[in-house]
Amino acid sequence: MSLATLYENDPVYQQAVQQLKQSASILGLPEEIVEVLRHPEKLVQVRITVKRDNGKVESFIGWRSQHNSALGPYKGGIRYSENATAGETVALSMWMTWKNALAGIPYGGGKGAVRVNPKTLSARELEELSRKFFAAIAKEVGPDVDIPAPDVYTNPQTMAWYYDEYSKLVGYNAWGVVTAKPAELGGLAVRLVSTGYGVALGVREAAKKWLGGLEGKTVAVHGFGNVGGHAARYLSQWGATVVAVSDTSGVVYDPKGLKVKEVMEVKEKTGRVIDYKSGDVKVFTNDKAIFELPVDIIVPAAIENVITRENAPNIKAKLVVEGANGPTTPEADEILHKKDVIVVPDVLANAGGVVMSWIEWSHNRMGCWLTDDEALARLDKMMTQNFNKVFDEWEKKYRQYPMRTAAYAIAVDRVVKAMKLRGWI
Ligand SMILES: NC(=O)C1=CN([C@@H]2O[C@H](COP(=O)(O)OP(=O)(O)OC[C@H]3O[C@@H](n4cnc5c(N)ncnc54)[C@H](OP(=O)(O)O)[C@@H]3O)[C@@H](O)[C@H]2O)C=CC1
Ligand SMILES: O=C(O)CCC(=O)C(=O)O
Repeated sequence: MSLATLYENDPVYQQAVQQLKQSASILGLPEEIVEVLRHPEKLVQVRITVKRDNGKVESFIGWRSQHNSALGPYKGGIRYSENATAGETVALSMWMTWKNALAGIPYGGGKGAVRVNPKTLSARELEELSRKFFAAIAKEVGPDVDIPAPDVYTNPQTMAWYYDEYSKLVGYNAWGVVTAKPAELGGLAVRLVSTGYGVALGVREAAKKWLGGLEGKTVAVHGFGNVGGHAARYLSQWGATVVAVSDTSGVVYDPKGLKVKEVMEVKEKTGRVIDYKSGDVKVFTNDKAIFELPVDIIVPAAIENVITRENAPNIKAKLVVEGANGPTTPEADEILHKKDVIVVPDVLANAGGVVMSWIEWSHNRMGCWLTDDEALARLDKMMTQNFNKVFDEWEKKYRQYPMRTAAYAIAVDRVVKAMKLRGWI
């Protein structure tokens, strides 16, 4: 059986390949190069066991996909999700290749996943699962080889377990093997807010260009975790009116604006945004209802494939800024483009996390530190410059296509050039 049968039929993988092929045909990339780029350089599948608190043994499947290393070591998060598949993991690793190339940081693309609903595990079981998964992929990762970080349902505590497990195996403190570690273990505290901060910067820049600024613009945020929560908080601090947020429990919507800090406190306490109560707040139990609300800006910040050909025609927002990876299908991208809805693509908009990871990793290797404010200022500068570079390229050459095409044009070109220089193609 070929390795590719593990991922080729997966819809998220097919979405990533379709995006690659569309850009390749516009860029005139030969078919044989697309054939190389559509596969990961390496895909590892592991099965690990966890002894549950009730004494039973349960096994879990997981993957690390290493898509491309032409520009540097593989880099990208690890997610825990009951819907994780090999195909989704490969797609996410391919998107990391484009994201890192576009951000101009010295990394290739990687991603990992364990198929598990972490909400069903105790803290002890979660620690055992995390340590065993990292031990199982330990030979494939390393500070100069492949550097994981958090993604959906993983966090700095997970990174601390990975870091400790790997350090024990290699016999030294291997700070550079993962990023987004707790500050006490060589992490940068601001990494936690950086993806959301970067997404908010993307919204700020896009609102300047297309909506006459952020002040008073209404925003709906799908997903209220690390990315969505911090993006909503910064946006409301910077003058936007966040009117709706969602999580797996549903949507809370107040046309006059939500008190984002209070929603965060409620979420922290009960785990559900729908427990937030205030004057005119409405609740929808279907989280997808958020996409059809009358708002200026939508920030999808949960999972893939949520803006589709079914709901794209009903979107009323003028701007979609992708906090999540792969939230918009290629068909929806096309529909939104025809409706003049601007979609700021994931590979540009949510790069704040990995850029801060690069700052953390560089610190780990050099033994020097920027302050949190200096690190955020650096991130602001890089994200703003990258936004403007993609915007200029789009305006100059690709305005008849969605903005994603311009981002891919820059990123794919950088990867292909590096592969040529190295003599790979
Ligand atoms: N963390 C990072 O640094 C980066 C993350 N990303 C991407 O951003 C997205 C969100 O990641 P992150 O914020 O870290 O993850 P979190 O686990 O912190 O939060 C995920 C959020 O999405 C909600 N959610 C999960 N599954 C579903 C579903 N099936 N339908 C609707 N909502 C769902 C969760 O709801 P609930 O709270 O109820 O469980 C939660 O609010 C992902 O696409 C990730 O790949 C991109 C760049 C970097
Ligand atoms: O910080 C990182 O290394 C990667 C973050 C990530 O997984 C992503 O950007 O999707």
